[in-house]
Amino acid sequence: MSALSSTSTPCSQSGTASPSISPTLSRTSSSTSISGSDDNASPKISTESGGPIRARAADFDPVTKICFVGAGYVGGPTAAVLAFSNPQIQVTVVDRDSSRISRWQSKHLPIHEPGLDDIVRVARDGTNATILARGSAKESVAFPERTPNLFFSTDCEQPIGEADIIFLSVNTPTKLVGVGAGAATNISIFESAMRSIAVVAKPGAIIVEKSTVPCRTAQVIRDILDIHRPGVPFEILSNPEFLAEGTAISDLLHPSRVLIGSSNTSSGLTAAARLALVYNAWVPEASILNVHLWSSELAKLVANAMLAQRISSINTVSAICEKTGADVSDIASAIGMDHRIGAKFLHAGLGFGGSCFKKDILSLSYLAESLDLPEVAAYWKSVVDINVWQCERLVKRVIKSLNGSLTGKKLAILGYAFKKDTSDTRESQSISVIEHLLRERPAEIAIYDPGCTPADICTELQALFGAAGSGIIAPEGPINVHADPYTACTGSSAVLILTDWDQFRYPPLSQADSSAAAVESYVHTALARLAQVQVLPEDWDLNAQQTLFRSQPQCNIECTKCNKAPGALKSYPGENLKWEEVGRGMKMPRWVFDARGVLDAQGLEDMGFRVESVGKVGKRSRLRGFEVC
Ligand SMILES: NC(=O)c1ccc[n+]([C@@H]2O[C@H](COP(=O)([O-])OP(=O)(O)OC[C@H]3O[C@@H](n4cnc5c(N)ncnc54)[C@H](O)[C@@H]3O)[C@@H](O)[C@H]2O)c1
Ligand SMILES: O=c1ccn([C@@H]2O[C@H](COP(=O)(O)OP(=O)(O)O[C@H]3O[C@H](CO)[C@@H](O)[C@H](O)[C@H]3O)[C@@H](O)[C@H]2O)c(=O)[nH]1
Repeated sequence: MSALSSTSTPCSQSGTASPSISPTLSRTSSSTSISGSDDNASPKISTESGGPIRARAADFDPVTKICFVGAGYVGGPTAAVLAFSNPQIQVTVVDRDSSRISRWQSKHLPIHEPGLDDIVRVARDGTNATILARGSAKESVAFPERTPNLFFSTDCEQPIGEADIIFLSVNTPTKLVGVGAGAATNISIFESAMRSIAVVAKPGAIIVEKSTVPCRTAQVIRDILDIHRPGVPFEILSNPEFLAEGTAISDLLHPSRVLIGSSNTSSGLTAAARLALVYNAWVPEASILNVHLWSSELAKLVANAMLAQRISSINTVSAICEKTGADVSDIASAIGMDHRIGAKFLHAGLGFGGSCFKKDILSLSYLAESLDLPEVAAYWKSVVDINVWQCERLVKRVIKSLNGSLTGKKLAILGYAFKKDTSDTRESQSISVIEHLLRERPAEIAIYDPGCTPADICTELQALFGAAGSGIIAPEGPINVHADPYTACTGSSAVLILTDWDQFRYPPLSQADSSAAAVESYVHTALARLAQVQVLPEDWDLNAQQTLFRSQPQCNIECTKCNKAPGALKSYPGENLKWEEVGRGMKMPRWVFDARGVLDAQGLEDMGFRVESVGKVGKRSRLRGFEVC
């Protein structure tokens, strides 16, 4: 189904007004068409228009069981944090992918996310009653025993059938064929999951859109429920997720906001308040925002579009900088200090990758087109076009610098994941760069990423670019994936930094400034809450963790992390790259292309490299006339 075929009414023209919720809920608007429940209930909840929800647990039936459908990058970590923070709620995550579920049940989780292991271990395996001494003060901190309340299963029926709240967290990719191909959201996976839910969900269950969906998808859910369970009361909420990969756990533990979209009927508001109470176990109520369903669905797309728009905007400026001698980092600092603009999401580079930005902007653009707003559609589409152009610009710069040809040359690529601190490679800009480079027929493209296993990278690239019967992976083809950065760079004419891993930085970040340290401190605070203290004991370390944590289940499927043979990474996260050592192995004139702004170019040039960075002119260009004096 196309994104809008069943949702063709413009959001702005919806029959339901914006949710100007009265504090006393005296208005139970009958105009909200998608409500399926009795609106005569008198929920004792207090809300403000478009504002935070204030609810008291005693006013509602307790939520005892929650089910997440979809154990991916969103479903898994979100369920884990929710279970961690609500030990009284049984949380089950179901997925039809049995290997993914097996990995969630094992010690090697299917996704790499800093801090995730600790949160999962506590909720999934439970903890031992433990007393730890606190520093030199001889105070002790007591952790009570905790029983498991997070479960993973391929049996979808029972957990869905018993749940008070069901989160739909399945994938919603871009449509590849038919009407809207390449732009509209393909909600068929979502629809199919919803049909399974409709058949078995218990009356009164709350169904929550966690996936990112087109505006008015809640109406699709209502239609499915009406077909499969006519007359049975269900409430539908929108609760989009704003976590970013690599920082998912800190984003979930300390969200900027939790958005809950509901009908403005009393049953809709009651459902919103029940969900708010689940979040309120760890999120302050002032950060939980209630809006109308359509606003919530649309706000998610707009949030991503606005963030991506900033990246494309600064990337257009980077091109101007490269031609004028201005420095894009200076521009970002100068404009970012204006509080109206803000400093975040102004890092010029290779452009945005990942499974969300492109998909969601295209979905927004398609929505505008469907609503006969071609100018709006073109505006948002241009954000994606600039992103493609930015990647091509980098490749052209590499080829030009290497005298117009890559034939016979080895290029080393540092970074394959779409951003640091994740093993996710979906829509990674590195893949686009590799595709362009392959056309130039270099002797070798050597790849290293600290978070992705060589085996996984090889499998993906062979599937993407290998023709049937001919390998593109060495020894048959030019691609060679390494588990060690130095062997990847040895003999190369150019090193391209395509992912912003801290490991590649020069000068290196201090341990305290690393992103891993920030996530660790959030997780420590969360673990401290288990013992109802503000901070963990000073000497909290692995030994202490071993007494608290229970042993983890072994991997019962083939696991590249257990198998340290070829295909496994040498070390993770790995120590900082020694650039002198990289330089010793490279061919003159030792080109380095910094596409993620992680290097002090001057420092590397002093070591004998030739550095080209996005949004800056290299030393050679500076000598050719960019310097005024
Ligand atoms: N990845 C992110 O950082 C992120 C952040 C915010 C929002 N989102 C949105 O969240 C949604 C999920 O994204 P993701 O990255 O977690 O996707 P994912 O592909 O990692 O996970 C989706 C999971 O759903 C499972 N699934 C599909 N149909 C199913 C069914 N009928 N029954 C049971 N399981 C089923 C799949 O097997 C898969 O494991 C998308 O809409 C995405 O746009 C993603
Ligand atoms: O200033 C910046 C910031 C990011 N990026 C790139 O943008 C991409 C996306 O980064 P980020 O937004 O940090 O990661 P995602 O996991 O894609 O998270 C985005 O997409 C999610 C899925 O919808 C949302 O939930 C998050 O709020 C939103 O930040 C990556 O390739 C980054 O390298 C830049 O080039 N410059």
